[in-house]
Amino acid sequence: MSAAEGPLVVGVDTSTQSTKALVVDVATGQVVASGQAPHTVSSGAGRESDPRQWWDALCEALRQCGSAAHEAAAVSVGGQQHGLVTLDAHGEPVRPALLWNDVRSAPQARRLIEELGGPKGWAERTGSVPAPSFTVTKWAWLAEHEPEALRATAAVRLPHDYLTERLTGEGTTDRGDASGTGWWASATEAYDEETLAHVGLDPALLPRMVRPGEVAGTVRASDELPFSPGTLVAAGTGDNAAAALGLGLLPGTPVLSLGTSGTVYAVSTRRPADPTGTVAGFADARGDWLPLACTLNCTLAVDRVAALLGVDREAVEPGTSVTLLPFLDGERTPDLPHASGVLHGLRHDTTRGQLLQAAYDGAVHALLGALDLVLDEDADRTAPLLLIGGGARGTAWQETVRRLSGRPVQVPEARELVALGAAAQAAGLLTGEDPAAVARRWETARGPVLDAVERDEAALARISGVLSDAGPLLERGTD
Ligand SMILES: Nc1ncnc2c1ncn2[C@@H]1O[C@H](COP(=O)(O)OP(=O)(O)O)[C@@H](O)[C@H]1O
Ligand SMILES: O=C(CO)[C@@H](O)[C@H](O)COP(=O)(O)O
Repeated sequence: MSAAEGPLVVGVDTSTQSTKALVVDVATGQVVASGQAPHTVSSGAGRESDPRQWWDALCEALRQCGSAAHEAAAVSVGGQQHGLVTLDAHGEPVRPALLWNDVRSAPQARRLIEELGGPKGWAERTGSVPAPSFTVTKWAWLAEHEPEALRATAAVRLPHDYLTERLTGEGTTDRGDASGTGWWASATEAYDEETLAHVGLDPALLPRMVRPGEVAGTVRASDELPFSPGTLVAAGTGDNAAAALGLGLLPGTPVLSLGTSGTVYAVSTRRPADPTGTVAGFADARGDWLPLACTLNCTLAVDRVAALLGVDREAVEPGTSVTLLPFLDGERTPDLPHASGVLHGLRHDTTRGQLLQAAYDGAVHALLGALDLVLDEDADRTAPLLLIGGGARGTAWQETVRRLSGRPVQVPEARELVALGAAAQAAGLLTGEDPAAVARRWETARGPVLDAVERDEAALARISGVLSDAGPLLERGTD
């Protein structure tokens, strides 16, 4: 037996690059065991992963947790948002999942916006103007490019739905993740039948919606899993909504997450509807809202620049006059799905460290540009930015965010906030508590606050200038 005080729960984060599992003591929030296993994502034109890999990674991560996982009384899964998982009549993937950062559905996104009410109509109905990340655009892409895959599809799931269903045997989802599909109406909190009919998706293929605080099911018997049959399974949610739970976020506190995606968000009690499309009007996992902006190029893009330069990711040097727009994967914020990276201002005396700093600056500039837009009028605009995700561990990321935001930055000591949020959701099932209150009781946001420094207005203006001058270059692809 573990030395835990309370019952144990398992929280899972199945994000783009890996699946992580934490075994957490409900009484104290102590992480008593953890595991992690990687996924592969296709390169080239699209971004795809085999969902069966996520399951194998989950089983491996749980194995690494050892005996503690056997004692868990409840489990919950937080997962990368938007991915289109198509299953056949036997529950097997028809094809690899199309991921959130696959921009091939940009033409379908544009068409759907025009055909179904324009940006304002979409924002009012669903809370968001669908970017190519949104599941509905991927379904439309599949209909056009692989109609045979569509015909073979008997169930449509999001990544967290897929794993939850493999745990329970039942197709379920939640409002947080459903709000990133484009076929969930935030105005009515129900599947949007007009959109579904328009894209030829039978609502019977979609999972049942589990309400906040409800049980999704119980773990079915499986030799692969450490859980006892009957272990409770919570609704789960998208990874950003899970991290909001994991931080015990109160309305108005801004979060900057630096992972494969960069995201900036806050919880709000008001339903967002931004017709410019910069802010996605997601639901959170509790009953509030999660206005959020997302970039496609964050830690991987900066790490790629460091690798090209042959330097460590921390080897930045100040004084750069170079501008690097690190749009290696196309971009979502700003909405430039066909863009590639752009470098401007190179001189004989530019150093590798300055070039690397320019990549950090470009990535952070894109995120901070959306910060004011995700905050509603009640937000405290001087409160520290909570910095999370793998990149938050890096000094160069921390310093770049401080310099370009001019705000204090708080770096929680807890590392896996998505998995902790899922654990808090599972704990809430057992204790009847609000999961965000569970996380606050666990003090998951505790960590050093780095003081504000003067905002580097010159760098922000230089990057904005290059972004605007490079307009036509960024609109077109590299072919
Ligand atoms: N010490 C560190 N300093 C800077 N970046 C880091 C550090 N450790 C991990 N990372 C970055 O974190 C990223 C993974 O972050 P994570 O939030 O786990 O990703 P995801 O949830 O998208 O799978 C990697 O791409 C890596 O660049
Ligand atoms: O598309 C979004 C949010 O809208 C991304 O934030 C994905 O949810 C992937 O997250 P990570 O794997 O980068 O955590």
